[in-house]
Amino acid sequence: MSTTSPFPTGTVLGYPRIGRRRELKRAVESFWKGGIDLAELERVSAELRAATRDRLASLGLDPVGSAIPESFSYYDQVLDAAVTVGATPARFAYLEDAVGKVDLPGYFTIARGEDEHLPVEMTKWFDTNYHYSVPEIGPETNFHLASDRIVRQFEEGKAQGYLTRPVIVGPVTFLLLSKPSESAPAGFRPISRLADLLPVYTELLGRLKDAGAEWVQLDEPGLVSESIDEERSVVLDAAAVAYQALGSAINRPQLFVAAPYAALDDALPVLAASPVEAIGLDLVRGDVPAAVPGLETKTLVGGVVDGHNVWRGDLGVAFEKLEALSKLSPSIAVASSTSLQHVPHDVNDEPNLSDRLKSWLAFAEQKVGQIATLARGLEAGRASIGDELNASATALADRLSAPGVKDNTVRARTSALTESDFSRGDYDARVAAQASALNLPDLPTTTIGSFPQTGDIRKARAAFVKGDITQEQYNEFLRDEIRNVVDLQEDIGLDVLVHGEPERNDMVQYFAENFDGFDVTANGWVQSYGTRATRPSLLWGDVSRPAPFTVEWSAFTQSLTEKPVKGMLTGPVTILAWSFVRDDQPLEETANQVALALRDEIADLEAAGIGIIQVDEPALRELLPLKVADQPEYLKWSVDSFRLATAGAADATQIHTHLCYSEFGVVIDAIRALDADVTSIEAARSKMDVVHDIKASGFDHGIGPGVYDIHSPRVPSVDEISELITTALGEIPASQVWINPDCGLKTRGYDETAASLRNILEATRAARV
Ligand SMILES: CN1c2c(nc(N)[nH]c2=O)NC[C@@H]1CNc1ccc(C(=O)N[C@@H](CCC(=O)N[C@@H](CCC(=O)N[C@@H](CCC(=O)O)C(=O)O)C(=O)O)C(=O)O)cc1
Ligand SMILES: N[C@@H](CCS)C(=O)O
Ligand SMILES: [Zn+2]
Repeated sequence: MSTTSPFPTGTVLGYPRIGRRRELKRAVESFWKGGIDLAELERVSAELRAATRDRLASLGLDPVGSAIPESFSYYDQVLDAAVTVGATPARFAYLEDAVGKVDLPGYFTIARGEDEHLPVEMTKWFDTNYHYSVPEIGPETNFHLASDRIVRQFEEGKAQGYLTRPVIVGPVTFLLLSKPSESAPAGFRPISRLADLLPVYTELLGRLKDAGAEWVQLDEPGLVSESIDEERSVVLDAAAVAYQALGSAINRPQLFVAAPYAALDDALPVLAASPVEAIGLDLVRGDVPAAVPGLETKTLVGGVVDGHNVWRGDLGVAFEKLEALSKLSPSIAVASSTSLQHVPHDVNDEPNLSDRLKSWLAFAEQKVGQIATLARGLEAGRASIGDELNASATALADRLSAPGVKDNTVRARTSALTESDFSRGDYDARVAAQASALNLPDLPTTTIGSFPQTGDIRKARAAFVKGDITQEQYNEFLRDEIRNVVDLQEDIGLDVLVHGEPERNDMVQYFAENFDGFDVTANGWVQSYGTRATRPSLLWGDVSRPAPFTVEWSAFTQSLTEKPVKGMLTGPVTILAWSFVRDDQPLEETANQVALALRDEIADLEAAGIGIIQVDEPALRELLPLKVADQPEYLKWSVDSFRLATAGAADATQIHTHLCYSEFGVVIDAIRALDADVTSIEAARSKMDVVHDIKASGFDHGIGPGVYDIHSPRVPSVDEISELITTALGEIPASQVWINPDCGLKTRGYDETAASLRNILEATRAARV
């Protein structure tokens, strides 16, 4: 290995790849629908990559010093790694060509499924709202270098005049995030295939070296997480083996191992003792570590600019962390703490935000600017960036003292809370009161809340936002939608009806728009999975609810039917998880403020005659800290905030909650502690695995394990649903069981939705007799 070019002084671990106006989403979805061909998709994508390189260089990253990350993905970075190393699940083997390569259409097919071939599973990426495609690895997986896309994209940058730094998920994290393939024997662990995978990474490194790459970034967040289902000693051994092997390759670029999302802790000595040249530390989530042998020989890349949140932060504190880091090694650099894929592009692209709020914020572009500033400070000394440090301190002071950041009425309410505010009445008394109020059949059927968000709904909302239709026209449109959704549910025979959520652009943003203390963005899109994105709201001040906002819709819906209508709210933890939350006070305080705002809405729903209210908490598991020591405190405040939101409800009001998008076994006790009367939970996709955990935990409240995987357009057959119901009833007493889909239906079409719900009802009726 002859390359000795230094690591760039300032860099980012990754950059948003969806485009400032979601150009990638539009191109990919158009390709899927046959609107554009592959060549056009490749052209649009290459244009996006070129624009990103140009932009990063113009914002101050070294164009030829490996500072610009090559972090584009058509869909997901973990799926990219899977197709690069030839880890095609066996059911998709038909997509491979003679040399085992999967083309771009095949890559999308693995992500999305086709006919009877189910897509690979999707799950949360560490403690973020990003979802990755889960690789499936077994003894049969034939690792080989199956794609040179990463090399071609590096060469594309070179042709444009940039020497970039290719980024790929590292081999240890790749295997830790994989699940055993369908044919793997019981007890098989994907990490056991490390020795077979490493030669493929070595070959790829050789190809990148030959193409001229000087540095390559291997992302290893798997090393920081203690929430991974693998013994810590196995993880550490794997890191030692992997980086000894890759570091010993004769023909390779220099290796930068990035460890975002938390501290490396006991994995740091392992990397320090390995032959890698640079180590990326998350110094937002973790502290500057103590010295360990070997660290002084590495470039230490201080992730001091938060890649996971949008606050401008304190540049002076960031610089102090870099100064502390410089005591550990003569070679240090500055970076974002994580990839910037979790934040929107540009604060200056937000016409509706006040200049004052904007001055407190840094989106991806501003963060790159901050990194360029800190890099200059590292090179020329603190005094050289004195003006920028002062400006940052001024903005921070302004933020702390601005009106709305502290609201005495809200604070008086949270500080007066007592234990009784967090508890409902006795469960048995609630069951009796609800039974007589609701008179539901055995195995009651319901849905999770949303019905398809059709193009027409989105168009009507866009027209309303633009001012092309009036509020009253928009409301009438929504009432029509609700009438149709009620008719459909009655026709199908569901027992507890919903209004379908047509008025909501997003289950969190809609709440942010109706609460004080938040602002929302116009263009702040962040990728959630594949081509789907959300605009996380900005929670900057004390939160309260000026007026009821869901009551009108729920009450209107109830006026259309004799059946009970379920009011629909998003819970405090999920509102926090899917927003950018102020970082100037403990999350617990903010969660309680949101909970009280929801508690007010619940009281108003009850007063309007709504007898069932669902408070969704799909993100309860997502926010679970990656470090075991931090988990009990989180579980306490998160559960408490849900209880605070719901504990004002009368005994006869049935409180539901809903969880999805994660593995829930590890938080099952917390779910129980929510004390909801009924909990619907994603289960169909994992064939009811979760019911074993539910049974083992002694869960004795109502439970609706999902019987319809709403992630797929497939209509489940009556037999399939009956089988899932039988499995659930084999573990849980029938008196506790509800029948419902895995999650909301907003991403589905009406045809498949209606057909699936009819099958659910048929299977339920058969199970009732
Ligand atoms: C349940 N999930 C959610 C998560 N996070 C959230 N904040 N919200 C969630 O619901 N995390 C976990 C999961 C992730 N799942 C999803 C599922 C689906 C989407 C999705 O479909 N996103 C849409 C955008 C949704 C939205 O905000 N829509 C707005 C704006 C619509 C729009 O794009 N308008 C057009 C014009 C309209 C037209 O003519 O069609 C425009 O602006 O150009 C709305 O409905 O008003 C997506 O397209 O990606 C995300 C996460
Ligand atoms: N009520 C929401 C929950 C999604 S997690 C919905 O049905 O879409
Ligand atoms: Zn859900």
